[in-house]
Amino acid sequence: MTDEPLLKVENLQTQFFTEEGTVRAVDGISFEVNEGEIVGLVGESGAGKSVATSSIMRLVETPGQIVGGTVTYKGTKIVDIEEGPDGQPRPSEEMLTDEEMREQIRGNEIAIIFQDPMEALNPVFKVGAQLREFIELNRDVGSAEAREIAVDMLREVGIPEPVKRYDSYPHQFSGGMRQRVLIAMALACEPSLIIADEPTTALDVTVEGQIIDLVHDLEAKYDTSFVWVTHDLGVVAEICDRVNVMYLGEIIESADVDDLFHDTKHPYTEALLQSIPRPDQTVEELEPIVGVMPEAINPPSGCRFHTRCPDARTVCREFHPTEQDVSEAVTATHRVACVKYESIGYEDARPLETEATDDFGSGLIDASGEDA
Ligand SMILES: Nc1ncnc2c1ncn2[C@@H]1O[C@H](COP(=O)(O)OP(=O)(O)OP(=O)(O)O)[C@@H](O)[C@H]1O
Ligand code: NI
Repeated sequence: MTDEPLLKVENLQTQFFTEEGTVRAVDGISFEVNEGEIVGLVGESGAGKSVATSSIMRLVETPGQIVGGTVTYKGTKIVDIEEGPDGQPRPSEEMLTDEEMREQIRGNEIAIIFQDPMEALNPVFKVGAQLREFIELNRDVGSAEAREIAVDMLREVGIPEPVKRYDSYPHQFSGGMRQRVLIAMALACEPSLIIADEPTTALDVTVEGQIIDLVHDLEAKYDTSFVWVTHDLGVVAEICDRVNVMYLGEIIESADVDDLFHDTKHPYTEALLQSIPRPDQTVEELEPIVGVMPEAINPPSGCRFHTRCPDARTVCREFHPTEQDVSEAVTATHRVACVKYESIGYEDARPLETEATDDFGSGLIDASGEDA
């Protein structure tokens, strides 16, 4: 083991070239996953979470394209985009080919679990047979042994009577059970990293809790690392070691889970926290986050959150903040991209009227413009 992270994402950029224009879905994100860690990727719908995970897996489809950045997994460059002589992005010589990605990485090194198990499970084949075939394809074992492993995996993820359930069809399983099957499939090749894209979002709270417990047990047993995608900070609190908060294609705050909750720096993270139930809050104190996230096709100038930020000042409309390390402890990093933490005159700037201040901000109208 080295002290290099298992997965290192640096300045990853993915865009969709549509008729309406270029969608900057992932716009220069960086984060790391260490061995045995569960790292969260949170943000509202459209923040770029799924595009980020499919970029890491190299599963972006046209009109989408990874246009910049590097993803290093166990020292290997699974994504490495450089600028070609024509100024266009192109894969570097070091980047794995599609075939290498398929044969060496996807499934057996990094597995992905999607929100909807029906997308990954074929409804016309029995669950056990699908699992067995997947194991046969990805591990060097014969059919009989693959069957045994499949039954073991079903038992491992808490499917009751796995020998009997082996012959069930996907529709004969509940949503939670199907999600367990997907976890079994992800684990079947003993990957070092599992990327889970909102795997519990469609489940009710009790089942979600059971799946989270299961993931905790499996993480401890197999020492598997996870990237856990969710819009739910409650789930993050339950499961993650570190968290990256995304807004409009960017990571705006990243910290250890305790620091994110108890030493929140970014107004967007704060707003997300206000919108979820917490034990120290009454229901009346809950505030849904104001406004909707703007389109990634034409993100707001300056800080992308300024149109909804209750703390926005004039300078936030002009200055695009980059991630600053604001951690006080030497052991942990806490990074935040907010104008408040840059020395460019936030203190002296005038407040901006935003969606978040509309109701009570009449005294704070910014005289220099109305298009905020
Ligand atoms: N095939 C596509 N063509 C054009 N734009 C796309 C495509 N796929 C995604 N996008 C855009 O990329 C941005 C990020 O989408 P993404 O699916 O990553 O969001 P998300 O954070 O995963 O949201 P959710 O929580 O709803 O899953 C959005 O603006 C979306 O409209
Ligand atoms: Ni998504």
